[in-house]
Amino acid sequence: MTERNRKTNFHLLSAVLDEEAKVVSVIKALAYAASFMSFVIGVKSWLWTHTAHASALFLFCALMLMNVISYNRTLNQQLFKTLFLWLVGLLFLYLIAGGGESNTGILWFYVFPPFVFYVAGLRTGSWMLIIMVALIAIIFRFPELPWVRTVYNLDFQLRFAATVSFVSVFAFVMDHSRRKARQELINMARLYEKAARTDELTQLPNRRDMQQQLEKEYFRYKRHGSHFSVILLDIDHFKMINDTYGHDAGDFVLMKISELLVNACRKMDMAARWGGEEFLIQLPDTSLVQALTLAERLRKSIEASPLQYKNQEIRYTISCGVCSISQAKDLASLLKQADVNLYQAKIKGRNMVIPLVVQKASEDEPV
Ligand SMILES: Nc1nc2c(ncn2[C@@H]2O[C@H](COP(=O)(O)OP(=O)(O)OP(=O)(O)O)[C@@H](O)[C@H]2O)c(=O)[nH]1
Repeated sequence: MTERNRKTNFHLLSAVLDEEAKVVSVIKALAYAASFMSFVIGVKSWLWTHTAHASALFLFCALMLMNVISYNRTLNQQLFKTLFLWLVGLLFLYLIAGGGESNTGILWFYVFPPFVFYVAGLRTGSWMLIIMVALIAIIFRFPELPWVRTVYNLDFQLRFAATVSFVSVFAFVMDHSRRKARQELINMARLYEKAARTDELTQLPNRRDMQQQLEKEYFRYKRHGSHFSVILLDIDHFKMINDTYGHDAGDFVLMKISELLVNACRKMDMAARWGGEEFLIQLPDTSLVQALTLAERLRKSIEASPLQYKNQEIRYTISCGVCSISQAKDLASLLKQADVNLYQAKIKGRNMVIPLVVQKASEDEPV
């Protein structure tokens, strides 16, 4: 994944994380509710001298609360969800095998299918459901097992199997649609977000995106003192290119120069379309001299490489205004100074980089 994509996906990622946090909050609320209910029913059973049943409910209540406490400490969402589901599954199996209050314990199992898909996802949820159904089938089939204390007649077993199958399929389809709709929403948001940050013609980041990136870089500079520089670059006499070769040729030049800028920059740099025929390059961890070296290299390379467009040769040049954050008091004055330098380059005859480098830095110097 490129630096650029990482930036674009940042907001979406946080949206997905928000959704995950919501699931965890729901599970937490359910864990508290289940603990409370099992505790209350446990107390009732205890008073009715059903001590074994009461102990099982108290144990479930304690394990549920321990899982929440452990999550609050470790913040391990996956472990929290998995343990929660298996605890709930074990409670249901216990209720089915023991019968629960007036043999109604089995009714709680209808909660399991929608819940397991919501929490664990469709694939893991399906596997957990299959395992649970297999264990219930064992309870139905072997009532003589030591921990099974309820016998369900065949008629009930068949009706239970049919209704649970129906609920499971329905829950699967519902959750599948929910997840699909959410994914489509994320894809759409990704598209819109990309469009809002990208220049349509050149596919470079647009001014808005660059502005945000500059603010981040400035924040980094303020916090860690990591210097950065910018190159404000403008195509000379671009109006003349449009007028001479046509607007499409002008667009072609803009696209080609964008490619050139992307190729000339390091991964950590960012070139954006700043305005019509103006581009801004942000160079993190780069001194003024290093930025001037790159600008000069770009200027020479463009001057020496005319473009071929529909059998016509288009020669063009650029002017650059360069500035480093160490020469400015803040971000606004950095951009202002780059603009002033670009203006100087224009009035001094174009096809040049300002500030002028008296003693040229080596072409091979890394930027
Ligand atoms: N083809 C094309 N032209 C554009 C686009 N955006 C802006 N322009 C043209 O760019 C030209 C800019 O002209 P000016 O601002 O006079 O600048 P210039 O001709 O480059 O002159 P200097 O900057 O002073 O060297 C205008 O004619 C705009 O119409 C675009 O997306 N495509």
